[in-house]
Amino acid sequence: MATRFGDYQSEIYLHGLAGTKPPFTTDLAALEEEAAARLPEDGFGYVAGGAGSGATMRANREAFDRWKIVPRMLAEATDRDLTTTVLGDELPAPVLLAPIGAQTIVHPDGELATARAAASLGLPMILSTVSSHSVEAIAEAGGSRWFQLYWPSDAEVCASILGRARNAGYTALVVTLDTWTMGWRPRDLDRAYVPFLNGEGLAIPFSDPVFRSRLAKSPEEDLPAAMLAWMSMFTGTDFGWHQLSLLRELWSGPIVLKGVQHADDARRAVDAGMDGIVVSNHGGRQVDGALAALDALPTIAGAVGDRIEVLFDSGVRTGADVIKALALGAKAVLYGRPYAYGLGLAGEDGVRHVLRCLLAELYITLGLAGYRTPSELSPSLLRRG
Ligand SMILES: Cc1cc2nc3c(=O)[nH]c(=O)nc-3n(C[C@H](O)[C@H](O)[C@H](O)COP(=O)(O)O)c2cc1C
Ligand SMILES: CCCCC(=O)C(=O)O
Repeated sequence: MATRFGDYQSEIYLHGLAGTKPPFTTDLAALEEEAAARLPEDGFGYVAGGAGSGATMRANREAFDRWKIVPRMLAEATDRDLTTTVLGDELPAPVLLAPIGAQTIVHPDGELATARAAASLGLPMILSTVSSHSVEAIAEAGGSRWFQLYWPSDAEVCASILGRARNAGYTALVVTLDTWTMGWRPRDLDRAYVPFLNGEGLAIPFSDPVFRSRLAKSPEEDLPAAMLAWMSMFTGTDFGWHQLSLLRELWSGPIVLKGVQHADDARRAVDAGMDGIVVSNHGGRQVDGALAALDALPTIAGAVGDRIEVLFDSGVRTGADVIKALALGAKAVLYGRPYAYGLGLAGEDGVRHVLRCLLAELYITLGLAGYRTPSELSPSLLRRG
């Protein structure tokens, strides 16, 4: 059923009459500044950081800014319907929560708070393999859940983790291809900080019986040894396209490849029988100097959009950004850093506020641009400028 997400606007104004303000800014493009001022440096720095000089992270935003929406008038767009179906999941809007690892670094409730906020709005959450809570604990929040895989070299550990995710009701599998090893990230290197060095984000392997069977001592007894075992199993891996069939044997639901940036790789995903791709450069955290994800999108959508579900992330901040990504060929977007800032600023309520701002801005901007549904969006409503 269609939801009038724009109601958040009137709700905020009405609360204003009663003397209550929103928990923090409604300007999603300015959220990072507020988070920078109020969150602890380590957690904020890890979320905000990018690879190398930050060129790709900046390019992601510049690409959005180069496209302009050309609004149409008297378009009878009062009643909007943002609902869309992605891989069998009926979404109230074309938005999913991108997998973000180790969320307790910004708030002690971490992914539990995020899962509750997402469930309260009916948006699917994609749970990261490097989560601070187990797949089973997150499942208790309810709502639609997908699972993101960092593909471990140990096949039995992989089978165990995927089996747990499936049993806990995760429907689609998102396999991240672009982070088989961590990019060069000066912001973290300068502080010699990554969450995993403190054991943060390792709840899934640490609670996994098969992973634990690989250790001489449990993570509770010898944390550094368990972290080293995780690192050697989950990073620096060496998989090729032909091995995707292994995952197909382990996962009966839809499989989506995340981190596709070249049309030939998108075609290979189709040839490998995958159900979807996420056009993404991991928010500019992996290959510094890589092209903006939005600039990769039209070519890829043109090459495979009729054969595979094309999703998008990297740089989406506002409702207008969602419209641009959809117009350029995405079926839905993954929303990333902004909700992590919301989590850090105000826990579950903070995530909900950020998501409601995005959905309201999308709903309002779509109507003001003269459109009623995501399916009406096409490149013709944009100009380069
Ligand atoms: C702090 C942080 C942690 C992330 N962890 C993961 C992860 O565990 N798995 C994954 O596939 N992507 C991960 N990503 C990438 C996001 O899923 C997404 O691709 C990226 O945030 C998009 O860029 P944007 O947030 O600038 O829009 C992470 C991103 C950030 C900022
Ligand atoms: C091995 C990296 C896991 C987290 C991640 O994807 C990120 O920080 O971007």
